[in-house]
Amino acid sequence: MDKIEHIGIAVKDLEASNSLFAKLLGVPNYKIEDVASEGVKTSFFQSGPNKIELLEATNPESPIAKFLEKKGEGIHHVAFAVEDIVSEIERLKDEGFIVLNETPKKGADNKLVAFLHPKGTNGVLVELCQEIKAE
Ligand SMILES: CC[C@H](C(=O)O)C(=O)SCCNC(=O)CCNC(=O)[C@H](O)C(C)(C)COP(=O)(O)OP(=O)(O)OC[C@H]1O[C@@H](n2cnc3c(N)ncnc32)[C@H](O)[C@@H]1OP(=O)(O)O
Ligand SMILES: [Co+2]
Repeated sequence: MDKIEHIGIAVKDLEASNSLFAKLLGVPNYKIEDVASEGVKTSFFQSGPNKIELLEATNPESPIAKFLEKKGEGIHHVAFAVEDIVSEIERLKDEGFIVLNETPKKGADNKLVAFLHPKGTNGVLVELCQEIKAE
């Protein structure tokens, strides 16, 4: 795990939260991106070397919709940057972590991603992110 790549925050109203976090961080978001496969609309802010990812549900089955229903708005996941997500998944499986998708999937912000179940990480949903490098 190289560094924290982003903190994911579940929000009800992305537009309202975009202006709130722009005030908080003193910078506007640098992108808004829909990830239909996850049922989310994301908005990214660069904060020094780290990023904040705001997530709004785009359908009721979305993990974000379930999270908001159960826990309300707040920190949803911590994402770590990894060099090689396939070998990192293997390493973490060997260490006994619960990998939710053993095949990396396309995430937002030009990444391949995988998730670890929170019940194996002291209640924190962990995301692994590998930058998709241009050919
Ligand atoms: C990929 C695009 C973007 C990116 O950065 O590139 C994203 O980050 S997308 C983020 C949204 N996608 C995901 O979160 C995918 C991974 N998540 C899942 O597969 C599910 O949300 C899962 C398995 C974590 C929970 O789903 P489940 O259907 O089991 O929901 P429950 O409400 O029944 O939860 C079971 C249990 O887990 C606790 N829980 C759920 N979500 C979280 C969370 N974010 N952080 C901590 N704990 C969580 C929930 O409270 C339940 O615990 P219990 O003690 O049984 O009440
Ligand atoms: Co994320």
